[in-house]
Amino acid sequence: MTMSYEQAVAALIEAGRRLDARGWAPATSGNYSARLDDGSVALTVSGRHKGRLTGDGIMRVDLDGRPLTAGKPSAETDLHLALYRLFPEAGAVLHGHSPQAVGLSRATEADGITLAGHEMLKAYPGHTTHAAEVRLPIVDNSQDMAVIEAAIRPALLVPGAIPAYLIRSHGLYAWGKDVDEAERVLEATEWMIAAELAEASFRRAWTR
Ligand SMILES: CSCCC(=O)C(=O)COP(=O)(O)O
Ligand SMILES: [Zn+2]
Repeated sequence: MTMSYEQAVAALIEAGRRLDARGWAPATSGNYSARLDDGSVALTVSGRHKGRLTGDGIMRVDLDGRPLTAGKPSAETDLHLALYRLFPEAGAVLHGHSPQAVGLSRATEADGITLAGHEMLKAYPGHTTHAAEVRLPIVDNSQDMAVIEAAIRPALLVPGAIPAYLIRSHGLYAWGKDVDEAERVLEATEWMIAAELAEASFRRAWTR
């Protein structure tokens, strides 16, 4: 699904306000993009506070990451573009830095966590039951986006993989056919991470 540049600017600014209000994009963290009708990509400008975006905080790049309008593209542009190349149906990519997602990623050295039995699994496109489990892949952080992209690619191509992954000590990526679906995937994943944390806390308290 694609949209006009004007529609994308409005959608990404509004999503940025909502994600900031949840505490998921503090201190200029996070970056958001949407695929446009002309084949280019609307993308947040690097270094801006993503909860206080205005029109000049969004720019256009081509699918090779070359700027088509003024601004410095996100430091993570290549991670967004890699997802658009891998998934032609992807229309938007949202990246947040929630403390819960980052804390989870630092509490394990595993290459992912299993989310099972949650009714919230039905927020993922194509999922219709709680009686299932999905894998949230976790990849080590790097300042070289090509290293992250190469490391996470195999997990993203597993049949039935959810449209989300976590960068350790960094944050969560989520995507969907449009901004609304990408935000639903990010919100549902963040909610299940918080639910797993709450469950662990209750189990620890009740075993004393
Ligand atoms: C203080 S956040 C460090 C950079 C980052 O991880 C991020 O998500 C925002 O980078 P951008 O270049 O897109 O502003
Ligand atoms: Zn980031």
